[in-house]
Formats: sequence, structure tokens, C-alpha cells
Amino acid sequence: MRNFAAASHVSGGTVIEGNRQAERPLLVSLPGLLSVIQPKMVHAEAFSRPLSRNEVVGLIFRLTIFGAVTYFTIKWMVDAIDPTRKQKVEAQKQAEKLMQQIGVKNVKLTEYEMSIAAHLVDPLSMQVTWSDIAGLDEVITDLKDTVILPIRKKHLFENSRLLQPPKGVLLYGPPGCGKTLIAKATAKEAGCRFINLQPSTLTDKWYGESQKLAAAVFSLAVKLQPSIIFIDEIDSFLRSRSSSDHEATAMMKAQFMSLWDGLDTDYNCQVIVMGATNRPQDLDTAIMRRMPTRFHINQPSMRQREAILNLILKNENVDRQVDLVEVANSTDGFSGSDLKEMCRDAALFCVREYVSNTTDDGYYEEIRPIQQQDLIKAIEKMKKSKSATNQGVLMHVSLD
Ligand SMILES: Nc1ncnc2c1ncn2[C@@H]1O[C@H](COP(=O)(O)OP(=O)(O)OP(=O)(O)O)[C@@H](O)[C@H]1O
Repeated sequence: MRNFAAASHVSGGTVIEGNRQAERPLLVSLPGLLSVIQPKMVHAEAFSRPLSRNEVVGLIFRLTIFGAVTYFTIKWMVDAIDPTRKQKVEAQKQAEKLMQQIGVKNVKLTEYEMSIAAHLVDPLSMQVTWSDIAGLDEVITDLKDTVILPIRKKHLFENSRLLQPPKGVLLYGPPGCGKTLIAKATAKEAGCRFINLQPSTLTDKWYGESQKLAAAVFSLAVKLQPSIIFIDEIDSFLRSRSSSDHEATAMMKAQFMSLWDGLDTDYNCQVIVMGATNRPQDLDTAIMRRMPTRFHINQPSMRQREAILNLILKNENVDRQVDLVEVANSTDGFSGSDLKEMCRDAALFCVREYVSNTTDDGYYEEIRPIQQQDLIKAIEKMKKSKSATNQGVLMHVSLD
């Protein structure tokens, strides 16, 4: 308390110390400081007596309030200047909802795991099953043996290191041929949680954030195992590392790989990284080595196209005269996705006819079935649009 008497103090913002003010260092006593926070006339004698119990309590109370206000102001300012804040809050909300939906309880997630959890898909809510995929029976059988069985019948494989599900699976082939379908159906049939990882989730972040998020991908997958981390267009994310990579991106890639290797140390761990790409040649050898199980999902053959057409049109109103073998024959070079689009167009021709034939008196009773001529017209339309896009690509390539 002696210090209070000896020290200078601030009153109404002025240091009072007589003529010696300039010679001594400026010491500001606590009550003096408080009088700045809450200015009022304070007499000099007030500082020479010990503080009463109530004053000490009041002082602590005011300091606590002051500290809390400062803390929350700084926190609010940091949040306000963080450009990813809104995204984080949204992701958190979505993640909480999803975790509830998939019945994950008593698993504590970090802030970063929460933002990855926003990309979770529950196997129960997934609609895609093997029966939605046509013409890829061989791939499906292989996947059942190598991936699904070891997950579903874990107890049979517990003692074997050789028969554990692979830590990396690569699906490669041209666009629209069913890679994503296969990945989703695998997760569904294996009862795995599916983390649909968009590369931008990791690469668009602040310096340092992407590494924490990469770590969160794996720690979340381990917490929720059995799980599949699916990376579509994995080439855009883990392409051959080049000197033009941003330093943070290069570090994140290196970390991603080492976390991936970490899955191997616990051979009972049921986390699989599944990647899909149209450009396997762009993946570097280090990635290929981590994905020893590879499936080529190629452009469908004539028989596969027939199977896909049968599946797409299974529940549609199709004329009995329609010959799908002929349709399959005339759609060489079409992907599964092209076939679906083409059939949709054919069905739309019937809808348009129905609408244009409608008079003021009323509508026809029903939309007519899809006929062979609708399919032929739709094939021609699709061929034109495909050749236009190919020309666009060629022009683009030659311009480069
Ligand atoms: N084998 C198939 N059986 C049934 N439908 C298919 C098949 N292949 C493609 N499709 C249809 O095409 C759509 C696109 O397929 P998918 O997204 O799996 O292709 P992808 O190979 O992952 O393409 P991308 O490389 O462009 O991501 C599917 O939703 C489905 O309707």
C-alpha cells in the first residue's frame, strides 16, 4: 500500500506531482488507472489508506469485466477479418446435423474435423447400389472380393496382414463412365462412411490451414471408420509435384501422403482413400504406389451400352417395338452419362409433343411411349453436340 502514496497518480488524465514531475519516471497506480477508466475526482488521501474489502472486491470485479470486454473485442475483430469465417460456421452447422443423422454420438470432433465432416455422406442415406450400375460386373466382383468382404467380414481377416482392405484404390477412365457411381456403391455396400473430399476444401485455405485440414481428413476418417475418403479428379489435387506449386500446397501434399502412409502402421484400420481420375498419366509415381488396387472403367462396349440402356429405360414408358440392340449399335463412343442424357432427350420429345398438341379443350389422356424414332433423333442430337465440344476442345488445344 505504501507504493500508492509514493507513486504518481492520474487524475482526470493529468499527472500530479508538483515541480518534480519532469525528473521522475511516470508511475501510474492502479486506482489512478481505474480513474481513467471511470473518471471522477479522487483525493490524494484516498490512496494513503489501505483498501477496504468492498473496494478490493469492486476492483477485481471491474478488472474482470475490463478483461472480458477486451478478450471478446479482440476475438470479434479476429473473427471479422477471417474471410473463411462464414464458411466455417456453415460447415459446422452442416456437420453437426450430419453427425446426428448418421448416429455418431460421443465422438468429439475438433474445429477442423467439423469442417471436413460437412462433406460426410451416410451409407444409409446413399441411394446408389450395385443394381444402379450396368455393364461393370467384373469390376464389381473384384471390388466385392478386395474391398467389401474384408470390411464386412472383418473377423475372418483379422490375423492376416495380406488380406486387409487396400489403403488406396484408384478408379480411372474417361469421364461419365461410372467411376463416382462405383465409389458410392462401394461405400454403401461396405457400410462405410463416405467423405466426399473436394480438393478445393484443402487448397483454398489460408496458409497453414490446409495442413491442419489435411490432418483432420485422416483423423476424422479414423474416428468414423470404416470409412472411404473419396477424391474425385485426384489428378488435380495430387498431380505430379512441380516447382510451380505454392509452398503451402507442396507442404500440404507432402503431409497428405505421410498421413496416408500412417494408415498402414495400424493394419486393422479400416480407412480407404479412393481416387478417381480421367488423367492417370498426370499422377506421380508416389501416388500410384499408394494406390496399388486399380480399376480401369473404360468407355462401354456395345454389350455394356445395351446393358446400360436397359437399366436407364427399365422404369420408363417405352414402346414394345424399340430395339435397344440397334440403339447400342449406333451409339459407339457414348459414355454411360451420354446414354442417360440421350434417353432423357428422347423422353422429352414425347413430353413436348404432348404439350404442343394440347388444345384449349384439355390435355390428352397420357404421354405417348418413347419410340425408336425418338431415340434415333436423340442420338443424332447427342452426336452433333459431342462433335461440337470435341471441336471446341481441339480449337482450345491448338490455341494453347
Ligand atoms: N455403368 C453405368 N451404369 C449406369 N449408369 C451409368 C454408368 N456409367 C455412367 N452412368 C450414368 O452416368 C452418370 C455419370 O456417371 P459418373 O459420375 O459415375 O461418371 P464418372 O466416371 O465419375 O465421371 P467424371 O469423371 O466426369 O466424374 C451416372 O450418374 C449415371 O447416371
